[in-house]
Amino acid sequence: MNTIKIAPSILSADFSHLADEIIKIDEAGADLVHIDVMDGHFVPNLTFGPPVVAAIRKITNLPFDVHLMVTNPQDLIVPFVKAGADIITIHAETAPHMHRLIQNIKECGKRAGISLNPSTPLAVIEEVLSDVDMILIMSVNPGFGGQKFIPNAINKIARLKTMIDERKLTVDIEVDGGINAATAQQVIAAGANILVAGSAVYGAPDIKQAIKSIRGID
Ligand SMILES: O=C(CO)[C@H](O)[C@H](O)COP(=O)(O)O
Ligand SMILES: [Fe+2]
Repeated sequence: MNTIKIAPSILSADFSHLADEIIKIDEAGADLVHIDVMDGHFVPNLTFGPPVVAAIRKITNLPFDVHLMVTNPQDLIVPFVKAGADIITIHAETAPHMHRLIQNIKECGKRAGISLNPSTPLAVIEEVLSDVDMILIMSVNPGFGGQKFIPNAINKIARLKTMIDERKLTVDIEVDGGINAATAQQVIAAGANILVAGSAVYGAPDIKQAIKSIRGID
């Protein structure tokens, strides 16, 4: 059975038709909606806040996978939960009290993820691996869509998969940045099971076909 989940990133959607763009990925077989929240501080770009997420919550029943690229994630957990997030991922680089924030997310009844920049070692999540639902491995430096995949992510995913399996844990491995049909097969082979794709989905002439190709079923 193919258990790979595809999370199209609406960062690459046409914002002037955001509702239609979300309906498109829903009808095309997406498993999650990936929402990139950028604060213009942790990353050099500004995107969506809770009011936008609350508005699009009415458009689809797909789970919302909220990727917080913000300097003070502790201030935004509850607002994004209230707006309709299902998974909240914070960056390890922004969270000295990572364990507390993971508990805060879980106390809200939501799934908790930790993301690592390409230059951040896996060692920083060792002590919280049994507490999280998901680790998000960045395969580009966060901030923009349409960047080139950084190949070191493949080995990093494989090492993370070994850590998870050795501890007999059930933790999703998500990968984000530069994912297309070709890089998808490499990260799936390494152990990733949730694939974020922005430009490879929204830039494709046939979104349904693009999602299938990334999933690896044709
Ligand atoms: O978190 C992100 C950037 O910081 C985006 O989710 C990511 O870049 C997706 O876009 P693409 O698939 O075009 O690389
Ligand atoms: Fe993202």
